[in-house]
Amino acid sequence: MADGGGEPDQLAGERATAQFDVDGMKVAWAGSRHAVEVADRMARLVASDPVFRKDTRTMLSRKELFKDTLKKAAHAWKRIVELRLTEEEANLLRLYVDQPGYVDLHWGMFVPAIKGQGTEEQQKKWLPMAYKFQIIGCYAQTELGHGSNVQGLETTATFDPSADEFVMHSPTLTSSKWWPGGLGKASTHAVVYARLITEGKDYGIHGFIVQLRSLDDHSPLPGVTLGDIGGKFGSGAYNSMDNGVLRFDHVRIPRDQMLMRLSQVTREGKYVHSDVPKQLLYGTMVYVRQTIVADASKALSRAVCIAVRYSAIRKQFGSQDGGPETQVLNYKTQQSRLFPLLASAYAYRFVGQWLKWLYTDVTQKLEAKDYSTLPEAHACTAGLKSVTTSATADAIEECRKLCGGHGYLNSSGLPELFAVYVPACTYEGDNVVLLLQVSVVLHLVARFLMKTVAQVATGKQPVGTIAYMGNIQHLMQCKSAVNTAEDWLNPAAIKEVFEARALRMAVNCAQNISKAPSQEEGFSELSPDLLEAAVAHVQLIIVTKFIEKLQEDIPGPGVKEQLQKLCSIYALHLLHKHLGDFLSTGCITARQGALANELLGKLYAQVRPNAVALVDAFDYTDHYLGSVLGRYDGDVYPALYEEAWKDPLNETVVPDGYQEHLRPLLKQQLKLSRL
Ligand SMILES: CCCCCCCCCCCCCC(=O)SCCNC(=O)CCNC(=O)[C@H](O)C(C)(C)COP(=O)(O)OP(=O)(O)OC[C@H]1O[C@@H](n2cnc3c(N)ncnc32)[C@H](O)[C@@H]1OP(=O)(O)O
Ligand SMILES: Cc1cc2nc3c(=O)[nH]c(=O)nc-3n(C[C@H](O)[C@H](O)[C@H](O)COP(=O)(O)OP(=O)(O)OC[C@H]3O[C@@H](n4cnc5c(N)ncnc54)[C@H](O)[C@@H]3O)c2cc1C
Repeated sequence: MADGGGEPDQLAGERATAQFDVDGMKVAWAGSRHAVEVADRMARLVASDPVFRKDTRTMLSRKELFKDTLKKAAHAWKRIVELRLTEEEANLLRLYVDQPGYVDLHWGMFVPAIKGQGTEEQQKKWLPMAYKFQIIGCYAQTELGHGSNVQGLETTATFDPSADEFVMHSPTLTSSKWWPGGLGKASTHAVVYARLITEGKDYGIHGFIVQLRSLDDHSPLPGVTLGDIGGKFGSGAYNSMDNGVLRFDHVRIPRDQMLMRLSQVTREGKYVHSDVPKQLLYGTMVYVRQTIVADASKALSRAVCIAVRYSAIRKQFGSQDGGPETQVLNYKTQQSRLFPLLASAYAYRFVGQWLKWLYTDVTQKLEAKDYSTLPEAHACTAGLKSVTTSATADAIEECRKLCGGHGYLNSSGLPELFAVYVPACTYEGDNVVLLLQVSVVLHLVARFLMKTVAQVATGKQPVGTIAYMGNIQHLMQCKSAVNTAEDWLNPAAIKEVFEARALRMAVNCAQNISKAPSQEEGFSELSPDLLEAAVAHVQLIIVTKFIEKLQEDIPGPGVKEQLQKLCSIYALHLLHKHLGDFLSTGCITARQGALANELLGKLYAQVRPNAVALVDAFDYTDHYLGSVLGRYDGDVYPALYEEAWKDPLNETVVPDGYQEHLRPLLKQQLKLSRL
């Protein structure tokens, strides 16, 4: 059916114009042929199972939605066990179920916290139970009064040597644990972060495994108050998650439930710190921030896939003498808004793959007691988490607008995607806090840059992602040699200006801070500038990792060529957007800025015939996309029409409430008009 301008075979036509091998691109996107195969198999398994249907999710009440989430989680687990899925397969299956729930925190934070901060003995005791779901765990760090400032948490764990126990207590209202996912209704256990007090001394924040609910009837244990913190932004969306509140009234736990890899409390109550750096307390957050960067590319690519396919179907204006109207994807404005987002999805995918490698490398080094790369892992995960999630949240909203009015319908999938995604800018570290840490809660990435500038001055060479700063002599005074628009296709030209911009912004901050009465005041006063310098540094990392990816062997006809175009678009759209930075730091001239923009226009035209195939390479099922606008077959209008009738409001022709509220009103108006 193709009434009213919607032509399903339009997408087949679009696919026919692709100038590259889509299967090859799928491999580049997924990371390997094996990854494509497993993802494809798991996505289809979920899509074909009626229990995992999600098309009416936004119409459920909170209670129905939560019960539906419990059902899906239990069914997913059943399938994982029945089919003996590997860890990789199980993770993908959960991903494609696509409904936030307690399992995310169980696998994503509870288990990693025990792995990272528990001793071998503790791991042996707790992990097998967690792996078999004999216990369900969450990560209870944030409190009503403090989230960003972890050192400010108030919950106490006071050691009582007479009983060999810790006493967990919530001394104030603001010390109530508040937000942990899975805590409200599902978890039986939590890793709780609390101030360790022994021999009358406060040793700061430590992790403890605490049982919260009975394993027999799920009721809260004595002294434990538990509940859900209430409805959240959007319909459906993150309301499937039971973010919870927890209070302790002198709850006792055995001493060996303190996570003791970093430090221990002896039977006598002596506090002993091991040689492991105390920052490893934050290790679970580093792990999750790394996964959040990978998730940014997933969320962004979903939104872009919907917007690109729909833009190829949607037609407006341009018809003369009854001829066909123009696909909105052909409008240059649509392309200049959409194609940088398409390029960003690929950029985040590749930087996410690199960050996973970095995290694995750091973890291996930590196991060998080499802690030297921990600051690099912290800075990269914090900075990339911040920049990619902020840009992705903005991009999903932009994709909604790119789909016009229909993008605002729940059936487009975009409102729910936005509502689920947007807290990523806040959880696992507020994005501003992660970029800026001043004095008490220090501005991390920026300070990392500042420290490096100081080191360069004293001759110590920076390494890793800040190695470019060692090239300070050149980067402080180089001028871009770009002379034609096509010169911007040279990755070296791009890299040089991004490096110079990031370094000059960091140095400017350093110089201005040194003029302040104290370093602390300088950091505080200049924190908005430090934030921008940190963003410039992180964008450089993303651009660099994309360029490095292109130096690899990328098989498949035309695949590398397309990625080269997307890499140029990613970098040049940033250059265009942040032109002020590049001009004010003297890295480029206004003419070179204009040449970059000229090239962008040409690149958009080259991407246009490949756009639909480039989003097909994400290999998403219609189930996972959850969008009538993004359907693979492009049969948008019948689907939109059909979907509307599923709304509970359409269950009756005359609405509930007519008799009480509409009829009397109408009758009264009728009487009044007769007066
Ligand atoms: C499959 C898996 C799926 C997973 C899906 C999950 C679902 C997701 C669902 C959503 C789930 C949401 C779940 C949730 O939301 S869980 C709750 C998440 N909460 C946060 O993220 C809180 C954010 N705050 C902080 O991280 C800290 O308080 C900061 C960093 C701000 C300050 O900190 P602090 O007050 O201590 O002050 P300091 O700055 O003096 O720092 C002292 C030193 O420590 C170093 N340092 C700091 N941090 C780290 C670090 N991380 N690794 C290594 N090192 C680190 C730092 O460089 C400094 O080093 P040096 O300069 O002295 O050398
Ligand atoms: C959906 C969701 C799920 C969550 N899940 C969990 C969970 O499972 N477990 C858990 O423990 N926690 C969880 N959290 C809590 C989350 O980690 C915190 O909300 C987050 O770390 C931000 O802290 P905050 O709420 O204290 O924000 P605040 O720090 O109060 O932020 C408020 C404002 O102050 C600004 N600000 C704060 N400090 C500074 C500073 N030093 N300089 C400049 N600006 C500053 C911020 O940028 C922000 O604009 C979750 C939160 C959400 C929304």
